[in-house]
Amino acid sequence: MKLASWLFGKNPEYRGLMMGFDAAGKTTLLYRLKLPNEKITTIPTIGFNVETVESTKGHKFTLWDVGGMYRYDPRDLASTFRLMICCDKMRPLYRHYFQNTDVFFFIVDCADTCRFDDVVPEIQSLLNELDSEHGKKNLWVVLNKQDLLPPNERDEALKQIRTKLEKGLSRSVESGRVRIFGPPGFNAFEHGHAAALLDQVADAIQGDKSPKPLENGDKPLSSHVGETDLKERINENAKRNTSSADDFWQGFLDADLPVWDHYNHLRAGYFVLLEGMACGNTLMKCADMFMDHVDMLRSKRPERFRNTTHRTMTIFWLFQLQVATIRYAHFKHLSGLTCRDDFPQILLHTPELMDASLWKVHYSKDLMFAPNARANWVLPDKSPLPSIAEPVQHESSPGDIPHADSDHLIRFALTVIQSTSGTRLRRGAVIKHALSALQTSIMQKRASMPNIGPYSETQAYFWIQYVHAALASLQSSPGDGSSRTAGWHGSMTSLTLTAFKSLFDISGDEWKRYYSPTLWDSMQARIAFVNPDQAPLPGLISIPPQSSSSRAKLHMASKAGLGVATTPRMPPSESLAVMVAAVCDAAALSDTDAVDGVVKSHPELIAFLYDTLVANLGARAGPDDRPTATSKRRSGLVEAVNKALGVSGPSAEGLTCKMFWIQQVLVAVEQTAEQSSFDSFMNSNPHLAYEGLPLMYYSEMILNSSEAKVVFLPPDRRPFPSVISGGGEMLRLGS
Ligand SMILES: Nc1nc2c(ncn2[C@@H]2O[C@H](COP(=O)(O)OP(=O)(O)OP(=O)(O)O)[C@@H](O)[C@H]2O)c(=O)[nH]1
Ligand SMILES: [Mg+2]
Repeated sequence: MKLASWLFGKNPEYRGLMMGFDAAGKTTLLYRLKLPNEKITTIPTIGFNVETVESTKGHKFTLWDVGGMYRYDPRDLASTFRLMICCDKMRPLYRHYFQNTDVFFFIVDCADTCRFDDVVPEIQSLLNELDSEHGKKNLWVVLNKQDLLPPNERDEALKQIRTKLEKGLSRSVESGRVRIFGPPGFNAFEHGHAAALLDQVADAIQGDKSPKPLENGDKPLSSHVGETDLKERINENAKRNTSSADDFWQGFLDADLPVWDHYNHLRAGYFVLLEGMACGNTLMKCADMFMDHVDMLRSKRPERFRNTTHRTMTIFWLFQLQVATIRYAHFKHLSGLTCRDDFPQILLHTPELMDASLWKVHYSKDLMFAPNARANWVLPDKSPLPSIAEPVQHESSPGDIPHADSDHLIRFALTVIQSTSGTRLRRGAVIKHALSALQTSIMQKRASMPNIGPYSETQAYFWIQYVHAALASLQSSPGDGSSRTAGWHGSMTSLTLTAFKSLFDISGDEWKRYYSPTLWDSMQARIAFVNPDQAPLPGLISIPPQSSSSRAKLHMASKAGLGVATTPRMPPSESLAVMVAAVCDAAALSDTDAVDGVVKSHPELIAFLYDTLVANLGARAGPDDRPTATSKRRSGLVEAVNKALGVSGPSAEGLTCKMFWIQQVLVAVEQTAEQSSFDSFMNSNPHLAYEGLPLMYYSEMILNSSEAKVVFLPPDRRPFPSVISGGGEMLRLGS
C-alpha cells in the first residue's frame, strides 16, 4: 500500500532545503546531483524544484530548491517578482518550508562580489527564523561558482570569504550550527563536488545522531484521550442513539434531532459526505452542504442548535471522517462504499474521532479561532493532517461496466457536451476540431485494439446527439425532474462515463433503434453524417426505470474520494481531444476579451497565458548559455511571468493556481517548436486543456486552502515537471 504524503508530512528520507540569492546556483546544484552526466541549463526558479537524490553512501535526500529568497531591489526588475511571491507574502508561511526539514543549505555565488556584504545578514536572519520556530538545525553555507574566480586570485578570495563568514557568524560557526563547505574549486557543474557535499552532510547527520529520518507508515491519528475511553464513549453513544439511519437523517433535515452533541455532529457529517460525494461533490462542496444545513437548523431551532458555522472546523472534521471511512473500507476489504449503518464501526476503527478536541493536535487555538479560519479553510500550523492511504489502483472501480468498444465514442460525446454546455463556445466548431483529433486517436488505438471499429463521422455524431438528449433530461426543471431524473441530483459536468452509462442504462447498442446495421457500418456513413433510416434521432431521453442510479452514485462517490482510487488520472485521449478543441475555439473567440487579464473559463485562461508568455518570453536559451548570456532572458521571463500573474477569473483564483498554470504553460512553450501556431501548440500539449490537471499534483485540501490563495504552495501529490528535453539538450526549469 502506497501512502500519499500530506504537505511535508512523511518522507522516508532526509529533507533538505536549498536557499540563497537568485542565480547562486541552487537549481544547477540540485540537478547536478540528480542527473550527474547531463548538460544542465536553468532559468530562474518560479516557486520550487524538488527532487530525491542519493548520496554515494546510499542516503536519500529530498531536496527542495526554493527560488529567490532575497531582498527587494527596485532597480532590479527580477526582484519585483521575487518580492511578490517570496518575501512579504511568503514570510508568514516559512513554517511550511521549514517544517520537518533536517538540513538547510545556503548557496553563495563566490564571484558575486557586489552582493557579498548581504550574505551574512541574510544568513543571520534565517538563523533567527530557525531559532524561534524550529529549534537547533544545521545550516550549510556552500561556496559555489569558484570556477569563475581568476585562478591566481582564487585562494586569496576564498580566504577572505571564509573569514567574513566566520567572523559574521562566529557563534553559530563555533557551535557547529553553521558549517561552511567550499573545497577549492567547488562549482555546481561538477558532479564530484556536489556528491562530496551530500556525503559530508550525511556523515554529519549520522554523527549528530539527529535529526532522525522521518518515519514512514500509516501512523494512527493521535489524540489526547485514551483509546479505551474513546471506544467506550462510542459504544455508549451507539446504544443511546437507536434511531434508524433514515430517521436520523430526516431528523437532521427537519431540525428534529433530540440531541446535538459531538457524536451526532460526526454522524451527520458522515451522512453529508455520503450524500454529497454520491453526487460527485468535492469535500469542500460537502462542507458547504453541511454548513448550510447547520445554518438552517439554527434558524429553525436556535435553542437547540447553537453553534455558528466555522469553515476550518467543519472541513477538518469532514476530512477526518473521510480518512477514517477510507481506512475502514480498506481494513474490511470492502470493494465498494461504506453505508450509513457502518458509522459506529468506522468510529470504533478510528476512535480518535470521538475526541472533540482532536483538532488541537493539528491547530493552535490562536489559529483556529482567528476570523480567517472561521471564514476560510486554513491549513494546520501544529502538525500535518493524516495522510490518505492510497490503495493499489484497481483496473475497474466499483460499479464499473465492462469495457465496450463503443465506450470511447460515448466518452467523446460526453466530454463534448460537458465542455460546451453553459459556455459561449461554438459547439459546431469544437466538434469539427475535435473530430479530426478523434479520427487520429481512433487510428492509433486500432493499431493495438483491433476490436475498435474504424472512425465514422455518423457514429460520432450519433453519440453526441444521444448523450446530449440524455443530459438534457438532467437539466430539466425540478418539477418534472423527479420522474425523469430518478432521484439523481448530481452535477451534469462531473458525471463520469461509468456513472453516465449506469444512470441511463446504456449498453452501446442504442444506435440499433435508429440505424440499420448496413447503414451504420457503411462507407458513406464513415465519411459524412447520414440521417438515420429507422427512427428520428431523440431530442430528450429520460433516465429509464431499470437505471442503476445507486450504482452511478456509488461510482461518483468513489471517484470523489470516499472509496478507492484517490489520485486522479489524466482523461483518455478522446476526451483530451475535445478539451483541446474547446481551448482552440476559446482562443479564436477571445481576440479582445482577455486583454485586461480577466478570463471567464479554463480555455480562455490557457489562451491568455500562451499569448502573454510567448509574446514576452524573448529569445530562447541557446546551447551556450552561461550566466551572462542568460541574464537577458532571465529578466524577460520574469517580466512575462509578472504579466501572466495579472490574470484573474474563476479558473485562475489564487497564487498557487495561477503559478501552477503559468509553470505548465512555460514548460510547454519551452518544449514546443518556436514557430508553431496556437492550435498546433495545444495539439502537442493536450494536458494543458484539462482543467483538473492541478489535482494530479495537489490534493484538494492544499489547493483550496486560504494559504494557497496568497502564496505559492508546493504540490503534495507529485513534483512538477522540471525537465525539458529539446534539440538534444536538457533544460532545467525552475518549478
Ligand atoms: N560558472 C558557474 N556557473 C554556475 C554555477 N552554478 C550555477 N551557475 C550558473 O548560474 C546561473 C544561475 O544558476 P541557477 O542554478 O539557475 O541559480 P538559482 O540559484 O537556482 O537561481 P534562482 O532560481 O533564480 O534562485 C546559471 O546560468 C547557471 O548555469 C557554477 O558553479 N559555476
Ligand atoms: Mg533556481
